Amino acid sequence: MIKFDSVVKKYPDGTVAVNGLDLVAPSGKITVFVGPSGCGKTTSLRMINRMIEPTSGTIWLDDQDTGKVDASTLRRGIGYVIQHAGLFPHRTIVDNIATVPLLMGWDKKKARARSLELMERVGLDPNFAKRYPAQLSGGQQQRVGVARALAADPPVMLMDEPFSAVDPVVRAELQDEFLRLQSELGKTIIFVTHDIDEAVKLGDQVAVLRVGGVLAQLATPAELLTDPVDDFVAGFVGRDRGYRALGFETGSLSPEPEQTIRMGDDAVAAGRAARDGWVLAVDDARRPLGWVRVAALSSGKAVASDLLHRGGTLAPVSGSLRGALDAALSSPSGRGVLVDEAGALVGTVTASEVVTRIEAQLAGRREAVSGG
Ligand SMILES: Nc1ncnc2c1ncn2[C@@H]1O[C@H](COP(=O)(O)OP(=O)(O)OP(=O)(O)O)[C@@H](O)[C@H]1O
Repeated sequence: MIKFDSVVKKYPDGTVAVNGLDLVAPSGKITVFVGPSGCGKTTSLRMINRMIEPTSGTIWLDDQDTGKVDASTLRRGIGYVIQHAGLFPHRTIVDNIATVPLLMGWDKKKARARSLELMERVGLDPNFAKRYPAQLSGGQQQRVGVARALAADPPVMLMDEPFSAVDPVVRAELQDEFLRLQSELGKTIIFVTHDIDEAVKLGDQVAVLRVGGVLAQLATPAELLTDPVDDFVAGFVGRDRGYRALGFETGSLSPEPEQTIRMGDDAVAAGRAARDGWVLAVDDARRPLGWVRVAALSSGKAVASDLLHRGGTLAPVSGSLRGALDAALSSPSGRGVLVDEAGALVGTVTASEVVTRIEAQLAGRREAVSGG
């Protein structure tokens, strides 16, 4: 657990970057600091490992007052990842990752073995081990940055805009990998971003700061989207928040079974399996390939890949209602395709079925609130 207790940071020129911050970041969870430029996110983060000293107040790491621990001892238990990864340009990837273990006196062989293990963990090709940072893409460098921070297996990780310098596709990949890694490692993480979408995707809890370093709201992502505490937070959380909150809403849908066809089937088979003029093609493992419009299949013609409409998104059956609604809205047949964990077809739902489910859940919640 990391606890901020009335923490203030006033820089020598009089700038108050953080003003009376009280906050608890629970162990094993991701706490995201988000807010507009200059609101004190980085200052707050760097006070935890004492790269910046608080002017007043206390930051606790479990039951230790961090102000009373030797700063380098403190930092050894805290991984630190920054934007652009901050790698040493003249050291190979394997040596970059081994930095902290070597500082801690591990022998070279053990430190390198640990580096290679971590490269695999963060999804880096082991062939990169002997390269230098400049020979890697931005996204790959960020993975090295994460691996380096994890090298000594610190219980706490501080991450300052670690994925901001890469394009949106790579960024989404890094976020997904990061969440997968965290589900295995369960570190106590403070993550700084100015991007509210990243905050609600990654955070177990999100702290919204306003300029002047004042905490505006500390909440779960779902609470933040559905119940912003004031106009500043509502504005910062942004538009479409009702819809985005559905990303945290799961609920049991009852998908309709769907008859399917295979590639190479003929127009007669397709016609028999079709509903409302559309039929879903699947592969041998029943993974959806795309929808076929039966009217486009002249008699005697077999189902081939050029006839597949691939626009519809697939939603995991145990996933969010937002995913299911998107699957229905994006499906050329109007029927959203739900799949199991292996990606195999479970059945389909329409948008109105998903909306009915959403309305029932929200009504149930309103009743519980007004009843209690
Ligand atoms: N060394 C310093 N001396 C004086 N003022 C500083 C110093 N470092 C930061 N500040 C000021 O403190 C405030 C908070 O800065 P900080 O870097 O913590 O904000 P931030 O929320 O991380 O911003 P950004 O999202 O732009 O990185 C800003 O007004 C900044 O100008």
